[in-house]
Amino acid sequence: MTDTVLNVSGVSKRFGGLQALSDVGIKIERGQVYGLIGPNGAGKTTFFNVLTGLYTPDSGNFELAGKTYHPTAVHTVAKAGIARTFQNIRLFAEMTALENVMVGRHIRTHSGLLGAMFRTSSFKAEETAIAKRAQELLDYVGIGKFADYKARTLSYGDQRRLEIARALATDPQLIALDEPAAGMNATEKVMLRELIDRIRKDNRTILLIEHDVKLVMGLCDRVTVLDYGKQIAEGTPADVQKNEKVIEAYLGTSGH
Ligand SMILES: Nc1ncnc2c1ncn2[C@@H]1O[C@H](COP(=O)(O)OP(=O)(O)OP(=O)(O)O)[C@@H](O)[C@H]1O
Repeated sequence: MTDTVLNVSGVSKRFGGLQALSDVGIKIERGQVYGLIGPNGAGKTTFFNVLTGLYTPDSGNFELAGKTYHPTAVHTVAKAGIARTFQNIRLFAEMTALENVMVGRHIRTHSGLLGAMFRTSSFKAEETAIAKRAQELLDYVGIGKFADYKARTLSYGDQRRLEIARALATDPQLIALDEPAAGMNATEKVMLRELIDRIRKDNRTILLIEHDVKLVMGLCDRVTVLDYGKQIAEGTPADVQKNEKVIEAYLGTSGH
């Protein structure tokens, strides 16, 4: 039996005279790594931003783990169960790595503001549990020894790992990674690939935008290719690579 995590269809988005997305749809099964690729300006980021509540779509149906969700705001989408990272890393630079992950975890906790103000015993117990879980996640992504370092002092690759740990902290149905390999050197990319593989083996589900086609083709179970806002191919990496429209889009004969 298949277990569909994300099922979206008919997504369109226009910016003034520009049709940035036309009737785009994808379906991701639990445990899959799903790639979204396409030449510059194809609409990848727009699709991500619509999916995660940053942009309001003109049309589209959105279902997460069998439930309809309305991507009207970022926090609504986070509550529904999608956690994302950003192309331009968005960490709390002056907070420690551990604190950054703890912030992610707070979305799933209960004591609330009053508990925090009066430091009730249930609040303290919850904080201890959150810190423990945050440390486990830092260990999981391979930066446990940097728990007490300020986020801004970490290397670029480690900051991206920290963002992934923070995303995992919300126990999401879907983790959306926006160009996770951007700016990484070859060794960091190998480590990133191992990490994403490990996350998939733990039956988590990942959607990623990535410019590094080699990484996408080696890692993803399925891929969608966008070009000028249209979905020109969908399938396994092997199938997509052979698709003539894809080859044309990437070789630039369609005007890129
Ligand atoms: N906020 C916006 N306002 C107006 N136009 C936008 C906006 N965001 C994106 N666009 C336009 O929509 C089109 C798709 O852009 P988008 O950033 O989604 O592409 P992309 O595939 O992510 O590109 P890249 O690989 O360069 O990041 C582009 O023509 C872009 O100029």
